[in-house]
Amino acid sequence: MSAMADKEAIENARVLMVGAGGIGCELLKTLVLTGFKHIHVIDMDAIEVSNLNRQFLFRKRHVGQSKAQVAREAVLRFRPDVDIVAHHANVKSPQFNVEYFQQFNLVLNGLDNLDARRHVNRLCLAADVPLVESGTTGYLGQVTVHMKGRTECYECQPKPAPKTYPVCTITSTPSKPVHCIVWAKDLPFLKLFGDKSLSNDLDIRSSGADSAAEQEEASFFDLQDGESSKAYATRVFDRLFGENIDIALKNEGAWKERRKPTPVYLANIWSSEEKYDENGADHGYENGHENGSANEDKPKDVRAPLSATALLGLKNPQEIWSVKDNARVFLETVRLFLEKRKEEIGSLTFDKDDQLAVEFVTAAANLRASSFGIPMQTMFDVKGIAGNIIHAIATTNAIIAGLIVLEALKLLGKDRGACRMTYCLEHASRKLLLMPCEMDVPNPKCYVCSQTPLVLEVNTKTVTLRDVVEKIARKKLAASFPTIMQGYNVLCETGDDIDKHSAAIYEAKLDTKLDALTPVPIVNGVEITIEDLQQEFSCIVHVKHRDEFSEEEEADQMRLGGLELLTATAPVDSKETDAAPKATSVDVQTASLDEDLVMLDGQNAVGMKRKLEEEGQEPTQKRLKT
Ligand SMILES: Nc1ncnc2c1ncn2[C@@H]1O[C@H](COP(=O)(O)OP(=O)(O)OP(=O)(O)O)[C@@H](O)[C@H]1O
Ligand SMILES: [Zn+2]
Repeated sequence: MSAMADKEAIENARVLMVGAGGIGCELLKTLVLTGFKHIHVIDMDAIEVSNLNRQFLFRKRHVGQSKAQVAREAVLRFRPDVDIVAHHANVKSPQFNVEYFQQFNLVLNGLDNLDARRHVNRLCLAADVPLVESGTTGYLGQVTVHMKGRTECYECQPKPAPKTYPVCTITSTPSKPVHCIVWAKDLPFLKLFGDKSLSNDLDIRSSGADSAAEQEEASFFDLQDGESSKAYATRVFDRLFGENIDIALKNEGAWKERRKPTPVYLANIWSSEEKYDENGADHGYENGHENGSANEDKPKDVRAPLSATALLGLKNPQEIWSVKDNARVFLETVRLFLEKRKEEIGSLTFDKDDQLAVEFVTAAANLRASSFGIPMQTMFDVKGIAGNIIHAIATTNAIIAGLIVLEALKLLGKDRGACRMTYCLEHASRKLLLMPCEMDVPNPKCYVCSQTPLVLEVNTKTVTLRDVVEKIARKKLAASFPTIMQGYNVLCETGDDIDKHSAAIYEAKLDTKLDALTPVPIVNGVEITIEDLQQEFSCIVHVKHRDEFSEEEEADQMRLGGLELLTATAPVDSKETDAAPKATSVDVQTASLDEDLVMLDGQNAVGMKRKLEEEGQEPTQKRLKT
């Protein structure tokens, strides 16, 4: 214990805790019980019913309120003398800049996504504040410690890519339930209820190349003037599961080696006597739900959610529905979205906690599955696969929170060398469930903490500045507000504080091809700098023109990697690229601790932390220390 901080150091320490969810609630409690007295908490979310089983600082009456604020109030009830500042905000917002981070002795993360973790990593590096990072997945968990210049940063090792599937598997040749679930979530759900102006990789193949067909496809999913929701649902149903399959069947070559799908039209599902009874469902709706007496006395947020399955009497989420029931659920969910959640249409994205969305995706995925002869799934399973859920375990969160505090005590104490990264395992290995490992030194090839340049192979004749901003600066390099420079020329700057005049100038350049940019065209051999001022992140990128790309990279016509790309010649075999741009990302149940990891294509993956599950849960590549 000699390496640990003493009472005074703990009481004087200023700590920032990011995330007040599963780990965060445990962490805040353990921090104050350990004696910490000055804590800032940042969380952008409101409390949901589904959080209550493990986020024990929250109660049913808090549903809908800020997690950060309620967590603060809950803790103050048993430790009133602690100074806690709660921020109901995104940690990426500009108020949390380097100066803000500099006021803390420690930053402790209890986050659930890569994007926010990368952002905090950069601010901790810029502010030179140690970061304790954490994550859990079911029984598995890990805590790592990051000290600028001394240990690797959070981004020193490329992260495993999310499981992805080729676009054509999703749009044309599904063979597994997960392909149908991804299709339902990324295609019909977004076309019907999402932002139609957003382009989607899946559109390319589904609507064919010519723009007239694309136009027709886009407007097909609009509700026509005077069209009833029932008529709309029926029209969309036949298009998605009937006509589109018939069109696909015309491409006979595609089915030589594969089982042909069978179109599903509503007319084939019910016989003429047995038409879909929309009134039956309506009746149930009025009596049992939103307007019904069962919910009348309850506060708004604890009411039963709007649900097609409840109306249709499909009570068991672990039961596989018949094709007919899937059709009824599909029609009913569309009707309910149109009639009861009209104001959200056009802006919805899939959310696993949205009951109606899960019902829609289950029905659409199963109808597609039945067409392709793929086993249908229960709503429970679809929710898990579509929402990337490995059920959280409160005990793992509590153990991880305890380990975070232990590392915090070491960081505040005299001997920072005593810090460890620790894995929490499901099954004991060498009689240990907690596996401490020595931390690695910074990776000299890390473009974040070692500022190693990167190489962008790109077709400078076809790729626009906007592509570079969105797909490279934001998506791959995790810049929240990217600036792109060539020498002293600012090509593009983003952020809330840009004046209108400059913003208009940058906007006008965004759709220009790289080789036509002024004053300096971005062509082979040019060097650009990608920066994020808030993160104090800056990265030099060598541009290397290439005309041809592997099949996987063809859609983006870009590939970002390390300096080794400068000497590489031929397009790299698609199998070697981990973050295939033309694939659609999929949430799978085998996700690693980070739910949405990405890895730079071609970046040196030596020493990469492999997923625990892939390793039989033994971090064998690490030097063990107890
Ligand atoms: N950019 C961000 N800024 C602030 N808070 C964030 C950010 N990203 C994630 N968080 C917070 O991190 C917490 C992570 O907690 P947790 O993993 O338990 O997720 P959850 O959303 O509470 O639960 P679940 O995902 O299982 O429904 C959440 O409360 C979330 O709001
Ligand atoms: Zn690094």
